Amino acid sequence: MAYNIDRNARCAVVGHGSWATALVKILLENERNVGWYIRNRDVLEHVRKHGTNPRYLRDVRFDPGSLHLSDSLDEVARDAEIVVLAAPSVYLKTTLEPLTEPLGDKFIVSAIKGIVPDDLITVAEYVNRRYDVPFDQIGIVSGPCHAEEVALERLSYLTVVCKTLENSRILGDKIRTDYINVGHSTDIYGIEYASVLKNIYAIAVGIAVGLGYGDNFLAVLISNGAMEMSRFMSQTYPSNRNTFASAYLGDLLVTSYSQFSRNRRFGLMIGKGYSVHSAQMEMSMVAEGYYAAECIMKINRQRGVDMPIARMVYDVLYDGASPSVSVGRLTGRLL
Ligand SMILES: NC(=O)C1=CN([C@@H]2O[C@H](COP(=O)(O)OP(=O)(O)OC[C@H]3O[C@@H](n4cnc5c(N)ncnc54)[C@H](OP(=O)(O)O)[C@@H]3O)[C@@H](O)[C@H]2O)C=CC1
Ligand SMILES: O=C(CO)COP(=O)(O)O
Repeated sequence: MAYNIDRNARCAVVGHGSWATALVKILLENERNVGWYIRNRDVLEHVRKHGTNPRYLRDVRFDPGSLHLSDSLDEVARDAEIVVLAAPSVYLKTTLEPLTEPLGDKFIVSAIKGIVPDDLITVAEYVNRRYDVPFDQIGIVSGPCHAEEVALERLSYLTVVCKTLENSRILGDKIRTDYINVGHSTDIYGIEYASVLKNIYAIAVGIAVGLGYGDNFLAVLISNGAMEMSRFMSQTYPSNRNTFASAYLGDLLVTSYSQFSRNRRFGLMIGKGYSVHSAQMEMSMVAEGYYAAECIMKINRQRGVDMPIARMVYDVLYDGASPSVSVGRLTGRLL
């Protein structure tokens, strides 16, 4: 029997980075109470006492009375029917490690834009395989949306992806606000991969900016990134999708151009001559594209899609290739 989300289902968020914090803020616009799993005791106590996350989006204020805060993942999961995962993909497994509560009767939403390393599968696939959650109980929240702009309540568009549009609409109602517009899709595979690939292309853009390339070249690089993304999806999972929609192209654009993009910032440092290690040390947040570059190269070994931009990023980040030589070589492959 198909799973239908209850309109009154209680929501909980797992993670306490910038996106988790933004999602708690969004959910609280519609929900009386939201569960929030915060692994870090100091952060948890600070949110409880002061109503702000001391590390991320510090200006966002919460009423602690409307939060069910806990450092017990089991407690938070037990109390919710919808569990939103918002930790970086590289920490997903360690974040979920303490969980003993079964997830099979819950609706799990991934707000994560990355591949699960080692397993080389998407978060939806991981949740399905590891926690026996059927795909009709898994959703995705994606779209061109930086947490910092949510904090400022600047108009943003999110896309909710579920196997059925009915569930997507109910979930969408929980995150629609004056400043969040919600679209719907059933393309779980395509939107998960678009969210992963755009991070790699934004690193490529950052590298090019760091090397001194100008806007004319960036436009060419980004349009080739969009084509590479489309090619990957149509060759691996053909579907009648519109990759011009904001969850695909829009997210690529915002991540490539925004001052808030961590992936672009990371690439910029690499282009300016920082080593990978020093660029990571400079970042106080996670650039998912760094991990995605390796995962996608491994995944693509079997699939054989022509991906010169992702290859360039991989060679620079993992193989010690020179950014200027690698981008120079790439210029001959762009259209
Ligand atoms: N930021 C954004 O605008 C958006 C982000 N996303 C996606 O959301 C996901 C989460 O990213 P985001 O919130 O931005 O991440 P941030 O970089 O803001 O936060 C990183 C989080 O990872 C935690 N962390 C660090 N080290 C570990 C560890 N060893 N084990 C477990 N957790 C650890 C940090 O905890 P601590 O502070 O205690 O170290 C912190 O909570 C990503 O997939 C991202 O692509 C999606 C849309 C928008
Ligand atoms: O996914 C995002 C915006 O939609 C966030 O991108 P960054 O991780 O590069 O900041």
